[in-house]
Amino acid sequence: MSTLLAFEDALEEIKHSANVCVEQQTVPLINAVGRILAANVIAGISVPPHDNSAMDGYALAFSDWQAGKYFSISQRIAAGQHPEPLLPGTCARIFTGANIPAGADTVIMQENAQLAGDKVAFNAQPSIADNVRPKGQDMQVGQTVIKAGEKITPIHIGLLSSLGITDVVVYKQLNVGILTTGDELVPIGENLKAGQIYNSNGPMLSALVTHAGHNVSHCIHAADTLEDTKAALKVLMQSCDIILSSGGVSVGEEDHVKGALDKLGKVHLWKIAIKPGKPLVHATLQGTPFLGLPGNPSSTLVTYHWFARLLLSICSGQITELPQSYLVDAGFNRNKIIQRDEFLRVSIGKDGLAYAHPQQSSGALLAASESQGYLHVKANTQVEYGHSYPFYPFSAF
Ligand SMILES: Nc1nc2c(c(=O)[nH]1)N[C@H]1C(S)=C(S)[C@@H](COP(=O)(O)OP(=O)(O)OC[C@H]3O[C@@H](n4cnc5c(N)ncnc54)[C@H](O)[C@@H]3O)O[C@H]1N2
Ligand code: MOO
Repeated sequence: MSTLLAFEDALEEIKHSANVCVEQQTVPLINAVGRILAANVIAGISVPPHDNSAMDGYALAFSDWQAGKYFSISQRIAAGQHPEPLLPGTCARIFTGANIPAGADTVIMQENAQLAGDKVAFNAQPSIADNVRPKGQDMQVGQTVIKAGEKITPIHIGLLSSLGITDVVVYKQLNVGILTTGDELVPIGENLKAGQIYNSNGPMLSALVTHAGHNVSHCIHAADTLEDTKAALKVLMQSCDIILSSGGVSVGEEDHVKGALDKLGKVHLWKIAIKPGKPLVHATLQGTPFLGLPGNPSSTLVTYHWFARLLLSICSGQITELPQSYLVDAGFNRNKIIQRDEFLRVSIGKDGLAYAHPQQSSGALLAASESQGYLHVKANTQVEYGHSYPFYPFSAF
């Protein structure tokens, strides 16, 4: 057990070894959602570009206001029009979004106006600058509005559109190669024979990678031989930015991924003190980053969430934070102690307590699908009812 690397040390190792491994490209803004920004965006204009009215009402100079005074309405300003300077001592009829005329500094909403013929009075005292949205209230010219490394969201698309930006510089999508291993595996769509199971990790990894915004460029399945595993890795290392594999990383003589890596590249890390997911392997194949995830489906899921997500994210140019946890009290006791950090699949009850799914086998995936996240139980620790532990909702990954 002493040869296993601690969970936090493994995260640090992977984080520090990873670099951006994709080039930059310019794409139309409208196609940019989900892409990683490669350069800071600086506002080229102020938003709004002019002081404008937040209400339908009347614009006037605050210093002209007096209770009971009737103002002439000297102009009418709709949104999109360029107003004339306000005639001294008058007010302007104004609408939401219209520019404030020079000489006015305050807008009184029409509900607080008393119209009499072609004049208007304002009996309630306004405050200066009431209902005026000043130039640059949202964004100032020269301001950095989105930083390089941020993933472009629909909100960013709105923000950049309000700056008039048509194209953005982003990182090219990461081309991810996925390798599955195991002679017992059959692709979905075929009939199972005795001893066979369906290849579920291939489609799951593909979906996880795509969902994270990367491109799955190759999916290869290798037979349980060193030759086949090496041949598959050679194809992937020549054609992909990064490689993920599932299975074949443990110690049996049917496990060939680790052996192939020793022959073709450099192994940085093998075996971590976590459950599920112990035999994770991290390597570089002539410059191509490689992460070998254990084959048990929940081990694949946990190691993808913690390690592959991090590696893919850094390699794709994204500013990468570790997932956010929340302290949650356990609603159960567990006396079992193991020398690995455990990621129990749990749900949060209506009482706010975390409840472990009864099935915690690393071979079982339904438990994860029926759970809401992971409860992180540190190595050599019991779970005690009412004690708090970090909870990571699946949505944090
Ligand atoms: N003697 C030891 N045996 C094992 C150890 C150990 O330390 N000593 N570690 C165990 C642990 S922990 C894990 S985790 C597994 C990981 O093994 P591998 O990564 O080598 O995975 P495989 O042996 O290839 O497969 C494990 C399991 O998962 C199923 N599998 C594999 N790929 C897929 C797939 N694409 N879709 C669905 N299911 C898959 C496979 O059929 C096996 O049942 O090793 C333990 N053994
Ligand atoms: O570390 Mo393994 O994933 O428990 O079966």
